[in-house]
This record gives sequence, C-alpha cells and structure tokens, in this order.
Amino acid sequence: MNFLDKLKNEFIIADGAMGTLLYSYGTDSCFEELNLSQSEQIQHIHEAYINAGAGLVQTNTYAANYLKLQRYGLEDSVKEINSAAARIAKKASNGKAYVAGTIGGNRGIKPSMVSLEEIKRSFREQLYCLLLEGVDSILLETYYDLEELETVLAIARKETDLPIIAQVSLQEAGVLQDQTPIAEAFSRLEGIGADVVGLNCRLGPHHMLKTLESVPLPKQAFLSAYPNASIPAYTDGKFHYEGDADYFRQSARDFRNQGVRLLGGCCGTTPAHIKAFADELKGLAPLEEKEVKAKKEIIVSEKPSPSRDLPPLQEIVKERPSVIVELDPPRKLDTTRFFEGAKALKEAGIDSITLADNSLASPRVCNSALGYLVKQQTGLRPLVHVTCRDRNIIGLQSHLMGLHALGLNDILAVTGDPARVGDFPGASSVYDVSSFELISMIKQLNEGLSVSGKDLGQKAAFSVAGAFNPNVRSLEKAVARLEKKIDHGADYFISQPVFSEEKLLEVHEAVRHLKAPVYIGLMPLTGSRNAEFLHNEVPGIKIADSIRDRMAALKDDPVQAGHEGIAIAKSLIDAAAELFNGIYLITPFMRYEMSVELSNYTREKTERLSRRKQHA
Ligand SMILES: Cc1cc2nc3c(=O)[nH]c(=O)nc-3n(C[C@H](O)[C@H](O)[C@H](O)COP(=O)(O)OP(=O)(O)OC[C@H]3O[C@@H](n4cnc5c(N)ncnc54)[C@H](O)[C@@H]3O)c2cc1C
Ligand code: MET
Ligand SMILES: [Zn+2]
Repeated sequence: MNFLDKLKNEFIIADGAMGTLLYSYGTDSCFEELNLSQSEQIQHIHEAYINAGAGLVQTNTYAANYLKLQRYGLEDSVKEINSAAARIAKKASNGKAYVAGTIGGNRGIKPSMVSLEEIKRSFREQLYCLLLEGVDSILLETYYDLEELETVLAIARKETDLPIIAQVSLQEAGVLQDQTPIAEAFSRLEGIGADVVGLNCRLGPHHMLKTLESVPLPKQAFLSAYPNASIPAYTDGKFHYEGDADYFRQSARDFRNQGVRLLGGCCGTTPAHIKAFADELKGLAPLEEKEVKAKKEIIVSEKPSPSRDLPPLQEIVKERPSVIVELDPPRKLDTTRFFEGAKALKEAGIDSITLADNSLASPRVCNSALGYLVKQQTGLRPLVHVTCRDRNIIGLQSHLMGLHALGLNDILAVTGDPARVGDFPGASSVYDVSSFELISMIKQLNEGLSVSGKDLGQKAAFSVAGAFNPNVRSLEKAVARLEKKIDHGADYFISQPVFSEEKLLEVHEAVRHLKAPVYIGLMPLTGSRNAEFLHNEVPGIKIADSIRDRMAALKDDPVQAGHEGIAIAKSLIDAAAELFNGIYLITPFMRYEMSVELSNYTREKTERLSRRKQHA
C-alpha cells in the first residue's frame, strides 16, 4: 500500500535521530560519510528503529549536499553518499518499512549568507540522487527559513509524484524565526503541494504540542511531528539529551489528539523513544476532527520609544557644519586624561565624541561605560562604536539593549579589526554577523523587535552610522558597500582619515549622490615616524611625498613636528570644509589638545564660509 493511503487510515510511527545517536557512540565528524565507510553501523541503526516499531525510516542524508559536505572536503561525493544511504535504508527496511529520502535545510538559526540560487543547485543534485535510488517518499526537514523550504518544495513537487513530507523547525512555540505562525506556514506548504506538513527538531514535545493546539487539521495534507528528546545539555565537552522514553510515552496520545499521524523523533531520540510512541498508539485510530484553540495574538507593543534628548547626527549634519571627534578609551585603568579631554572637547563645542570599540583588537576600557559617564559628566553626546568581532549574536543583542537603557542612542556599526592584529592574537574573532547585518539588527530594535523577531516591548531610538574606508584600491567598490549599508538602514557614514586634497575631491565626487551624509575623517600627524608608519604599514593609507618630507625635516624636533602636523591638518580642513558638512577628527595617542585646536579651527573656518555664502 502507498505510504499516503496508509496514513489515511492509521498512524505511521517514524524513526528517531541518526546524527545524535552516532555522536553518542563517539562519531564526531561527518555522519553522512559513514554511509560509505560504516554502512553496517547505519544499517543496524535503521533496523533498531524498525524493530522498535518505525514504519518509516529516513536515509542518513540530512546534510549530504555539497554545501554542507564541503566542510569535510566531500563536496564531490554527493552522489556516492546519497546512493549508498538509500541502498542501506532499503536493505534495512526489507519491505517492513517505507524509506524516506531526507534533505535537510541549509539556513539555520544564524543569519545566513547562502543564496537561494546556491541552495537550489545543491538541492537538485541531492534530490536527483535520492529519486534515482527509488525511495518511497521525500522528507524535507529542519527548515528554519520558510522561504528556503518553499523554494525547495516547489522544485521537489515538480520533479516527483512521490509523497513529500515538509517539516519546519520552531523558533519558539507557535512561530518560525521570522514570526510566521505555524498554521500559516503549513497552509502555504500545503498550497505548494506537500502531502505531509509538520515540525521537527530544536524543541521537544512540550513546545510542539503547545504549537499544535492552534493549528487546524490541514485540508488535504497530514500532520507530522518529530520532537527532540529534550533541550541539549553540555557536559564534559559533549552535548547530550536527557529526555527519557517514558516522557515520550506520556506525550504520544497528546500528539494524537492534536491530529498528528506521522510521529517520529529528532535530535536526542533513540529506539527506546520510538518504541514508547509505537506501544502507546498501538490500536488507536487517528483523530478525524479537531477543535482548535483560539490563537493568542502576538501584540507588538505600541509603547512609544523614549524621546531622544538630542537630534540624530544625520539630521544635524544635513543642515549645518558639524564636528565629531574620536577620543578613544584608554588602554590603562586611569581615565583622568580621557575625561579632561572630553570636557575640553565639550567646551570646544563639538557635536559628539566617538569612542572606539577595542580598536586594532586591543582591549581598552569599555566604551559604553565611558560613554555613559561622558554623557553624565559633560552632557556631550557619546557615539559608541560597536564591532561584530567581540560578541556573538546573544552578546550583541544584550549589548544593544544595554545601550538603549543607558540612553546611548548613537552607534557606529563596524566589522572590527580581526583579533590576530591585537594584544591577544589567539582570541577568537566572533563575526556571527557582518557589518550589514549588525546595522539591520540595530534598526530592528528601533521597530521594537529583537534579532529573532521577538517583541521587545518598546522601540529603541538608535541612529546608526556605517564605516567608510576610502583608502582602498577601488573607491567604486567602497561606495557600493555604502549603498548596501544604506539598504540595511545606515543613516550616515564616518570615514577613515584622508591625507591629501586630491583624495578629498575624489571622495566627495564619489559620494555626492548618496542620500546618507558622510563625516570625512582627518587626523593630525604627530611626527615623521607616525607619518611613515601610516604611509607604509596601514593598508590603503597613502600620504603625499611633500607632506612626508615636511614631517621628516622635523624628525628630531617633536614639538615642532607636532605643530607641523597641526598645520597640515588645518590645510586639509580648509579643503574638506568646502566639500563636506561633517568633519570627523581622530585624536592621536590621547593628545586631545590637538583635537581641541582643530575643532576650534574648523568652527572658525565654517563660520567664515557661511558668512561668505550669506554675502554671495
Ligand atoms: C570610522 C571607523 C571607525 C572604526 N572603529 C573601529 C573600532 O572601534 N574598533 C575596531 O576594531 N575597528 C574599527 N574600525 C575598523 C573597521 O572595523 C575595519 O577597518 C573594517 O574592515 C572596515 O570597516 P567596516 O567594519 O564597516 O567594514 P565593511 O564595510 O563591513 O567591510 C568588511 C571587510 O570587507 C572588506 N572590504 C571593504 N571594502 C572593500 C573594498 N572596497 N574592496 C575590497 N574589500 C573591501 C575589507 O576586508 C573589510 O575588512 C573602524 C573603521 C572606521 C572607518
Ligand atoms: C539536525 S535535525 C535532523 C537530524 C537528522 N534527522 C538526524 O537524525 O540525523
Ligand atoms: Zn534534530
């Protein structure tokens, strides 16, 4: 009898986990490769599930596509691995169980870089291999991203008449990670032609049952559920699952009462869990009609965001000249000079001081702590840099919520210099998200939503700058990155320092069409060694020979060299102020007096310019 005909009248118990079972036996590499090197072990696991009562087993091919196999250098073995897997499952089933060819999702909980085009290519390759081996059905499982599942399901539906099971993974009870309610996801999947729709992985029976309470029986399709055994625990360097089989026995009837007809297990489950399901449902008829609990509305809080005490910088710089100054947190514990600098800069009338986030990957006093104190003590607006390097998504989200609580609403979102350049070269550079994704994440908080789409009960009021590096070979490419950052929500840009008038003109020409304003970076040179270092060792920075010669002539006179650095910076300010409203001054080595002098100079220069414009 066809698998679907059987489901019309009775339950089918499916198998449980393969991957976590292999892991618990000690395999810590590519599970799918074992189809080639340990086929007997895979066959025994299938047999154990069939003996436990499974009427459907899935091939050991969850990650057997080239995108995932390339981690192990096995991207050319897709056909071999899938074919072997299907043959092993068929041999183990020996006519006693149906065989589903499994294809897992690629886009996980983390924001993903894998394009749909790439996913389609890899999916087709795997699908054809499984179909050629004559499986009884196709099982699409562990899809966090509905768009991905809809895409691959449409391909599979076109290619085969075999029954297709399409399963998503919950973000939390009731919804996917983009907050799509499960009932809606199921009806979309049914619309594309899934014969069975359901849930698998990530969460256990509790959350799946809670979810199913608000899911009606599909019109044509059947419902499935493959819960995890429990939430995984991490002990002695290994993950393990604690949920015991008795707990599964108790939940079997609840799954039946929610209308599930295909019931199996995902991560952490074992033949004992499957036997518990099978024993408990033996002789029971599946549910024909279901009463659905009214769905709890997800209310995104309408609470207004706390008002900003200062307008965002992008608004200021669009209207008038504006100076911001980078004054980095110290590398040592004494912050006296830092606060002296902040006060002096406040008196110089600048719009903001920016505080780097462990620049050059070397630890400094936490910039949000100092930013808060600056605001308290001087009333000056702190702009904190946030890198993707030091915090994973959990840390970033928490950090942003903290900045909101502290009223630090101005952020520069940057990738961050990699750890290997800094004081702790062995430290990990996290990079869970790119600078683009970080910008989107911050803007999502302004919608009152967390990165995973959860309601945060309040909207944040961040204004977000993106970094602009004009000191690259292709300015055109750098500007294309700015456009992409604008698409992700960047409100304005702050640039690396520029050291020549020609470069200022070139940059101005390249960015003038952008709708987001640019604060152009300028930094006074402190001496000849500083100039030579920047010119020769910092990628992209080129200082004109004439300027380097001026600095070199004062090699033995640091005081005069400092004055010369200031004079050079002033002539760059003269040129920059004609082109840009926003000037970003970088303070070298905590020498804030230089920034104060240059801030004052910029103000006088821009006042002269505006008087000239008024007269003209
Ligand atoms: C104003 C400013 C402040 C900064 N503050 C900090 C800080 O506080 N802490 C810190 O650690 N780092 C800081 N940085 C450094 C920054 O993280 C790195 O220099 C980063 O690579 C460039 O900025 P981003 O993070 O926006 O890079 P993105 O635009 O996200 O670029 C990321 C990577 O892509 C590559 N890339 C970018 N543009 C091009 C191009 N045109 N051609 C080829 N490849 C390209 C580069 O390898 C770059 O590293 C700052 C940089 C700027 C401009
Ligand atoms: C990571 S969720 C899917 C797992 C797969 N069905 C296995 O058990 O290996
Ligand atoms: Zn799983």
